[in-house]
Amino acid sequence: MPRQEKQTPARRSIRPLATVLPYLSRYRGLAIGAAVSLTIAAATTLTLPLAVRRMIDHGFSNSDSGFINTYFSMLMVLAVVLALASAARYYFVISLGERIVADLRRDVFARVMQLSASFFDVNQSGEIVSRLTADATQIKSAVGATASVALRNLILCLGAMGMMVYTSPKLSSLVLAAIPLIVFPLVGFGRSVRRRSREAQDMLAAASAYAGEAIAATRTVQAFNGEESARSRYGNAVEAAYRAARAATRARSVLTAFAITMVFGSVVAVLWFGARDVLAGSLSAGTLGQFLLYSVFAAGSLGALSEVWGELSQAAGAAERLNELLNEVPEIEAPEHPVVMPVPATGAVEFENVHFAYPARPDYKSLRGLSFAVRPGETVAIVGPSGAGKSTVFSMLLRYYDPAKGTIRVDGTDVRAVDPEELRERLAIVPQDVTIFATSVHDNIAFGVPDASREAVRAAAVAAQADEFIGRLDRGYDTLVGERGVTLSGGQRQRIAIARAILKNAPILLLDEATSALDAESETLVQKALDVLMQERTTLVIAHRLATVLKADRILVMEHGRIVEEGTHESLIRQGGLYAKLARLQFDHGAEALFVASPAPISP
Ligand SMILES: Nc1ncnc2c1ncn2[C@@H]1O[C@H](COP(=O)(O)OP(=O)(O)OP(=O)(O)O)[C@@H](O)[C@H]1O
Repeated sequence: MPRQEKQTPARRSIRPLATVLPYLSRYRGLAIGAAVSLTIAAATTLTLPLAVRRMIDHGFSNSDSGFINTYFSMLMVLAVVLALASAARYYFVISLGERIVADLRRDVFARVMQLSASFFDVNQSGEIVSRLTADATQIKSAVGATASVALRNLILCLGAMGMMVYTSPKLSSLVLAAIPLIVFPLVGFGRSVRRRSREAQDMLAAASAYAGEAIAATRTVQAFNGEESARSRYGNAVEAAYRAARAATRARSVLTAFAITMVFGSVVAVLWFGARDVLAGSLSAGTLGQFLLYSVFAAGSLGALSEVWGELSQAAGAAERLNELLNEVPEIEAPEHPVVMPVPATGAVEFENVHFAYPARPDYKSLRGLSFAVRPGETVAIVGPSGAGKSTVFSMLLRYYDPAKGTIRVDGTDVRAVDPEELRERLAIVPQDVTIFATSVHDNIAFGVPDASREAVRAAAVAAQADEFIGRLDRGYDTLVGERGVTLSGGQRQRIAIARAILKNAPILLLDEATSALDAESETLVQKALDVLMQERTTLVIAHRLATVLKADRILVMEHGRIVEEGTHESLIRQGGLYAKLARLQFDHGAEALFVASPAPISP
């Protein structure tokens, strides 16, 4: 996969999480709110041990109940401040996480929508969806909960250490000496967690990709009794994801056990020294108590930090996967200074010695020196054996790919010199495999022209012979058609696609005739709709029907990525070459009748 080749060899840090920084600066209010409430909560927590020392050293020895009352009132106030600051911290931090991830998801999706066909030739849609969902969720928990826990514990840890030094420099120096022993191994474990987490997310994405494919094709799966094999394939993928996640979790739990042992071990050792000082009378019991609490805070927060480090490492793995999508550069982009196409559009198309191999199959040339020109308003049929490169011609015209050699011109302008959006404005396509979205009939027809009026949509549907069946649907134009238009018949789907193209009203029409047999009535309706659509515009049609080739001004016969014959139906039949052979095999009985009448010899 191209994006994997681009990847630098395993960056080992939580640096990929830096992706969220620009988003963080976009929401300064929330970030500042989070930082302030975090600091207040941590500072309040840090005052508690001071209070405890005063209680131990003075409170109980002082019989004045007034002191106790003031003291406990103060403590109550502290508790309320702590509660409010914690609630505010939770609100700001979680909202920030949700906000950032919503933006991140939107940006990743927008980028994916811009990517070129070659990217989707090698990347599975389910895998990409998994990045948008599972990986983004992991970043959300990192930015939200985890980052707040990290910050809180960092502040607590630093504050507690400061107070430890203030309370007893001697005992603290012992503690500080132990810190490097703890931190360095932690970082090492963090790396391994991150690598394993990335593996787990990759596995999960692979499982999601397979689920997406199978769920979209349940009918085929059931028709071939493939439920069992689909189930076991998905089951295996999920198991693999589980094993990878377990490995990541194991690394994290080892990390946690190590951290807690080291941290508390050193605290216990230090306290042992402290206890001896209290016995010797060189340290008060309250001071040791205060030191004890601070070191528990410091140790607890260090322990929490180690856990958080594991989580952040995990989120870094997810961020890396999202970054790959964000940094993916579309292969087809508007040039820096796009040429403006001539207005009004005329609808001229020209291929000049075009050579092309699909990026997914670089060794196989799908087009080999293809040249032809279509005049404005002309109807040209393209025929040829399967795999000849007919659909590739459409892909090149829509500029899904760029040719390796040669030039493609629309209205006299090289398609590489113009903004793809402007180019695609001039083209309307009715593909063989119609795409219907899971929305209303109206929105499906208005897909290319979202602000079209209801009247305009209806007029397009009338012209596409679709108005009548739409009128019979439960809610007319507002009927929801189900995913991929499952509630419609093949002929109805096609007429919706034709209405969509009619509404777009582009000067060039690309029509890939359906090979699937429609019943005679649908066929006639679809044909009528197409006749309307083809009027007064340049039409390139990949033809599978005799009626279509008969109507064409010219027929181009393709084989192995180039034009091998050209002419009208009669002239090509007379030539008795590839077209005559194809026509015999491909077209309906009407054609045969015609061929029999034809004087040309037809090879069997
Ligand atoms: N996305 C792709 N990646 C790699 N190779 C492809 C891709 N699409 C098509 N090809 C290959 O390019 C060649 C031309 O394909 P194309 O779809 O243009 O043929 P076609 O003439 O439209 O065939 P059919 O009539 O069967 O639709 C074929 O050999 C095909 O295997």
